[in-house]
Amino acid sequence: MTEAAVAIEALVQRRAHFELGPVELAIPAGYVTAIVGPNGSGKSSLFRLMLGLARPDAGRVSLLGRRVGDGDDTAYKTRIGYVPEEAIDLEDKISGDQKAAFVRPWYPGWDVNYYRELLRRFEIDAGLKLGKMSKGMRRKYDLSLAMAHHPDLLLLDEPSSGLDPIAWKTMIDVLHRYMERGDRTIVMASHIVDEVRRLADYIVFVVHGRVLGMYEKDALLESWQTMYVDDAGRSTDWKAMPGLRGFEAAGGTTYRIVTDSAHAAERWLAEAGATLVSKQKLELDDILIHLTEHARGVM
Ligand SMILES: Nc1ncnc2c1ncn2[C@@H]1O[C@H](COP(=O)(O)OP(=O)(O)OP(=O)(O)O)[C@@H](O)[C@H]1O
Repeated sequence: MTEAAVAIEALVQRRAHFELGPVELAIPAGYVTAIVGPNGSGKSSLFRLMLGLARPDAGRVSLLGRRVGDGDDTAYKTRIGYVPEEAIDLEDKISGDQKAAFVRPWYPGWDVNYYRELLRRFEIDAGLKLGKMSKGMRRKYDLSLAMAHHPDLLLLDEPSSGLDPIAWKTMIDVLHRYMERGDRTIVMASHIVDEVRRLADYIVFVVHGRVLGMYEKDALLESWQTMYVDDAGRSTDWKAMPGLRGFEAAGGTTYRIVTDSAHAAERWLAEAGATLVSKQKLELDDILIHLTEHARGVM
């Protein structure tokens, strides 16, 4: 894995009814990493801690090689674009263009042509007051603003929340193009499986404030499979099968099995003398449901 765009070490945040961490995470530069997990699992909290918008009780975060909260934040903040989960109400009375004029001096890389191009693609009139924009319009405006200085690192907290299907496709295209250069990084929280499938290279799975794993998406999709197997009544010890995640009788001497280690499972079946009747990859949402249920069971 290449250099970490986001490095998190022993990060802890304690609240009255919720504890995040300890989190250890190295998010690679040059890729899209999706942070997924159930409602209230701590994704937005993690984003706020990453950006120094909330203080941790313990631990450290570094963005683009610079420690967050270490005095001079401008060195990395000018290289970052952030879209928070909720728009900021305090800005409701100013127009999109007024906000752009306000933030523009902070960013040496500000590109007014690209800003206008994004607004045009998203069909946003930035002369409108931010408070008068619909939720989806505001989201598209916020995304355009966050990208207008060509950031090296884009942090997106549920970027497609409120977008209609056409705007959603535009967003996917805009983000794909952003990644084309090869050295940029996106970290995004998302509940939209299709978005994760289309954009993410890595998936970080968060449940109850804990990072339960970081997975390479293609490997994840390759290794989780449903298999129909027939052991011809041999009383096979299925519990010994590598990566067993689900098991049920499927009639006669046939069983339906879910494994998260397909290759090892196939080898094991051959050694056990069982016949692999058919196999099918799981959809990403089914994998995430399995992981969530498993996590709830062990926590
Ligand atoms: N300002 C706050 N003060 C105290 N607790 C908070 C605060 N913000 C969030 N929490 C709590 O922290 C936990 C995690 O919330 P967070 O918003 O990080 O989850 P999330 O994974 O982003 O959820 P969702 O998918 O619903 O957006 C929740 O239990 C929430 O109640």
